[in-house]
Amino acid sequence: MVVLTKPAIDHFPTVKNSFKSPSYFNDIPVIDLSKPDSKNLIVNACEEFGFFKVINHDVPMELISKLESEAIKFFSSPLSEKLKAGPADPFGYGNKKIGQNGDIGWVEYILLSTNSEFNYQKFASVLGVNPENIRAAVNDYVTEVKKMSCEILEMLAEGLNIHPTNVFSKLLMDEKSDSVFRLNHYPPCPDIQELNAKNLIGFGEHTDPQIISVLRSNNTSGLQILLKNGHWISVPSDQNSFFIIVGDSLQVMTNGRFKSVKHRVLTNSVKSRLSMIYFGGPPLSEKIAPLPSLIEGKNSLYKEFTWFEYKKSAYKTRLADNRLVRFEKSL
Ligand SMILES: C=C1C[C@]23C[C@@]1(O)CC[C@H]2[C@@]12CC[C@H](O)[C@@](C)(C(=O)O1)[C@H]2[C@@H]3C(=O)O
Ligand SMILES: O=C(O)CCC(=O)C(=O)O
Ligand SMILES: [Fe+2]
Repeated sequence: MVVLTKPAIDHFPTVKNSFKSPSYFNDIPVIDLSKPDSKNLIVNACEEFGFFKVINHDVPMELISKLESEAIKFFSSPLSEKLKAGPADPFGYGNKKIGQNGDIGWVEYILLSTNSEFNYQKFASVLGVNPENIRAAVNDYVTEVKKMSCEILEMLAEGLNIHPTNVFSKLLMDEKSDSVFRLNHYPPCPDIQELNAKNLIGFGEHTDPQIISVLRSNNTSGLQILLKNGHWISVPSDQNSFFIIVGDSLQVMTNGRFKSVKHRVLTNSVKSRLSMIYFGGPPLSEKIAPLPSLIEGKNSLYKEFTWFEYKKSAYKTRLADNRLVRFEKSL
């Protein structure tokens, strides 16, 4: 008897290809950071999409390329070596397993806490280089991206007429800010044709729990966002720009005026995708609640909670779960 072995991709989640919708969406808001009058556009983008693209930023390309090349070096090393930097619990090297609650995707990644020493030594043994190389590349990149995030959050506060305008940015600037940095590598999946008009999921649909996420990828597309009308749209890749994602905590602080956008990544059959994401979060002890000036005459939609409480609860959920529902007020 001939026993056919099932291809590994059979075990991975897929989505149906939709041939009806256009493959790329060209109406994603683009914010030119060199223009001082962008604040109202940022507010509109956060209200309509919870997502926008940033151009003319001041993050030096040299820092991005340096980190990208360190990441490529790491992901190109043998699996047995990479596994030494794992498992992701939640920090470390992870392969196909996302989080601790049974989610999987066609992705390998490194997850780091940006404000602790963490185990750069582990990575160094894999890279065979001085631990300072990767540590410096991550630190330099995160410092610049955090600066840009704060600039954006201050413009956003101004656009919302909130005073002082550092109400959001001070949370990221706090030395105890609980921020995370992630490098995702989505290897191409040549067997994808076997899936019959289906796409393999690299990173399943979810919202990001923090305040703001800043995503940069190489020129391989795959990122999709969910529009208010329920349609998934593909975001054309742009390696010279950043994509900003509204997180759950910003949704709460704006009393639901901004929505944390659902997003996911689909695998490419030919090209690999490399993304780097900074997730800007508040200190663990910070109380998260709607800002009084954004409640004004309306009901507060959320109970007050600390970031520690939210994170603890979020990390017990599956990727696609609505993590905020537990914190909504019953009106
Ligand atoms: C399934 C999970 C992975 C995740 C923790 C969680 O339990 C639910 C939120 C997930 C998420 C999504 C955004 C970021 O990539 C992330 C690091 C985060 O803060 O929340 C991941 C978590 C993870 O991969 O550990
Ligand atoms: O890799 C990407 O492009 C997006 C991944 C993502 O959404 C995440 O890591 O939270
Ligand atoms: Fe995400």
